[in-house]
Amino acid sequence: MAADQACAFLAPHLPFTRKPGADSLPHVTLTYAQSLDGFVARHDRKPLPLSGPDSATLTHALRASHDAILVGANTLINDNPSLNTRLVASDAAGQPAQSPRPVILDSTLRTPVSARVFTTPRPRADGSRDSRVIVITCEGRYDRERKRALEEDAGAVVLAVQSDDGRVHLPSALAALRDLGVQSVMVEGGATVIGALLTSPEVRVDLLVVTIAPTVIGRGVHAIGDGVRQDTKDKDGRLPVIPKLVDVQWEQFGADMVMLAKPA
Ligand SMILES: NC(=O)C1=CN([C@@H]2O[C@H](COP(=O)(O)OP(=O)(O)OC[C@H]3O[C@@H](n4cnc5c(N)ncnc54)[C@H](OP(=O)(O)O)[C@@H]3O)[C@@H](O)[C@H]2O)C=CC1
Ligand SMILES: Nc1nc(O)c(N)c(N[C@@H]2O[C@H](COP(=O)(O)O)[C@@H](O)[C@H]2O)n1
Repeated sequence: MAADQACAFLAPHLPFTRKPGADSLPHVTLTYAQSLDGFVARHDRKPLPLSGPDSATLTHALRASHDAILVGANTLINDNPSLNTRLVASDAAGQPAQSPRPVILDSTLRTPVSARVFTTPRPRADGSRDSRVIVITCEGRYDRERKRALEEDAGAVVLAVQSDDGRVHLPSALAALRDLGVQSVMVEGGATVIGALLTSPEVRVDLLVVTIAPTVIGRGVHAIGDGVRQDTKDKDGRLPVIPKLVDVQWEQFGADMVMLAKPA
C-alpha cells in the first residue's frame, strides 16, 4: 500500500523538529512535483496535476508530518489549494494524520478572503493546536483594510515581518513561525518560492523531496530555473548558489520516481 511505502521511505528522517538552540529556525522540507522535462506548472501557471495516486499519498503523509505547509501568493491565487491531508489516515510515524497550518507568503496581502484554504476543515486529533491559516506579509507594504478583512472575515492570522527587496524576508518569516510554536515547515512552492528558498544564504533547507512524473509538458515553468535568475546578484553582490545534494535516495511510487536528498 502506498501509505505504508510512504511511512517506510520517510521514517529514517523523522521526527521533523527544529534544531536545539533558543534561536534556531524550524525544520524546512522543500517538496514539489515536476514533469519529466522539469516543469512544475504550465506556461499559463494554471494548476498542473503531475503526481500519480501513490506519490500524492506520499505528499499527504509528508504534509501530515509537518506543523505548517507554506506556499507563495501566486500558488494560493492560481491553484486555490486545500493544503490538507485528505488522502491519508496517518502521518509518516503512524500517528493519526493532522493537517498542517497553511502559511502564505504574501508581501501585499493579495490573498482573497474567499480562498478555499480558509474554509477547508482542518481537524486536529490532539484538539489543542491553533489551525488558523497564517498569512505573512511585509511591514510597510500591506493595506490595513486587507489585513482586517483577512483576519476578521477569513479568520487568518496576519504576521508582518521585514521585507527583503520587496518580498517577505524568509528568515524573519521562519522566526515568526517558530515564535508561534511551529517546529517544522513543508514548503510546496511554487517556482519563485522554491528558487528563493534554495538559494537563500540565510535559510537552510533540511530535506528536499521531489516527485518526477512520467509526463512531458513541452512548455511551462521550470521548478528551479525560472525561480532563480542566475545572472542576478543579491543586494550584497552575491550570485545565487544552488547547494549540492547529499544522502540522495530514489524510490518509485506507482509510475513516479521520488528523490529524497539533503542540501549540503
Ligand atoms: N508541481 C508542484 O509541485 C507545484 C506547482 N506549483 C505551481 O507553481 C505556480 C506558481 O509559481 P510562481 O508563479 O513562481 O509563484 P509562487 O507560488 O512561488 O509565489 C511567488 C510569490 O510569492 C510572494 N512572495 C513573498 N515573499 C516571497 C519570497 N521571499 N520568495 C518568493 N516569493 C515570495 C511574491 O508575491 P508578492 O510579491 O505579491 O508577495 C511572489 O511573486 C502555479 O502555477 C502552481 O500551480 C506550485 C506549488 C507546487
Ligand atoms: N505533490 C504535488 N503534485 C502535483 O502534481 C501538484 N500539482 C502539486 N501541487 C501542489 O499541491 C497544491 C494543491 O493542493 P490540494 O490538492 O488542493 O490540497 C498546489 O497548490 C501545489 O502547492 N503537488
